[in-house]
Amino acid sequence: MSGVEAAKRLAARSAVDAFVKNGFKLGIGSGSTVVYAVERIAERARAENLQLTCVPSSFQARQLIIEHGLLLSDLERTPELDLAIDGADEVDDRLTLIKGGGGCLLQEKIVVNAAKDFVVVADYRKNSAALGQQWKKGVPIEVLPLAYRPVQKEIESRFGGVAKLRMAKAKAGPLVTDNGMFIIDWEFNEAPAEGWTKIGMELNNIPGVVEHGLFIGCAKKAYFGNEDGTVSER
Ligand SMILES: O=C[C@H](O)[C@H](O)[C@H](O)COP(=O)(O)O
Repeated sequence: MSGVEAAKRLAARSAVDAFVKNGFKLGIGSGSTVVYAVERIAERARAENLQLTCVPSSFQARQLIIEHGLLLSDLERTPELDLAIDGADEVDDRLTLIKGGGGCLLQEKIVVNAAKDFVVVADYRKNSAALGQQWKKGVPIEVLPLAYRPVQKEIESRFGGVAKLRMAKAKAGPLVTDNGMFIIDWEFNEAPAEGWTKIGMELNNIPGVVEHGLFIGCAKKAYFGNEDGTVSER
């Protein structure tokens, strides 16, 4: 296992061991780090006979829950969650996150909002003082396909930087999210000195924007796996 993978695994296992309790209703995030969290949740559920209910925040999360034999639910049957566990592309010193690098952010934000607590699991590359220092691919913004061009133009003229339509990797044309939307990656010039709240609200107010990948004021704690085998907590 590479250093980065070992770091992801370490962070995920530490968070699950610290936060997951019997009877919990869990929100399951997306990405490569969450894979290790679900692995550990399933391990503990078997070993400790934990009764857990899991609500996915993406197609991938749903598959992970099923593959690991965990009890699958949804927000209709389980609208209130005890804990959400998810990865991040970058975490700043105020626990503001960029998410959506893997194309998942809308359902993740809904699931996080339904949870009493939200814990982030990540490797050392995501640990940052200010957004943009480590993650160079911008803020992912999920948009209604017909609106992508005016949204791109409005973001660039109001906030500066470059707003790029994310293209699919093994298909001609744009990436399509689990929700049938496009993603615009907004490569901003610099992190706003006053924080991200205002920009987050303004992005949400642009017609055609479904949701953005700035997660502000919702994470309770972040676990970062380090290269030397230790875990940093924020
Ligand atoms: O779109 C994907 C999600 O927001 C992920 O949680 C985020 O990209 C982090 O993923 P990973 O754990 O693979 O770095």
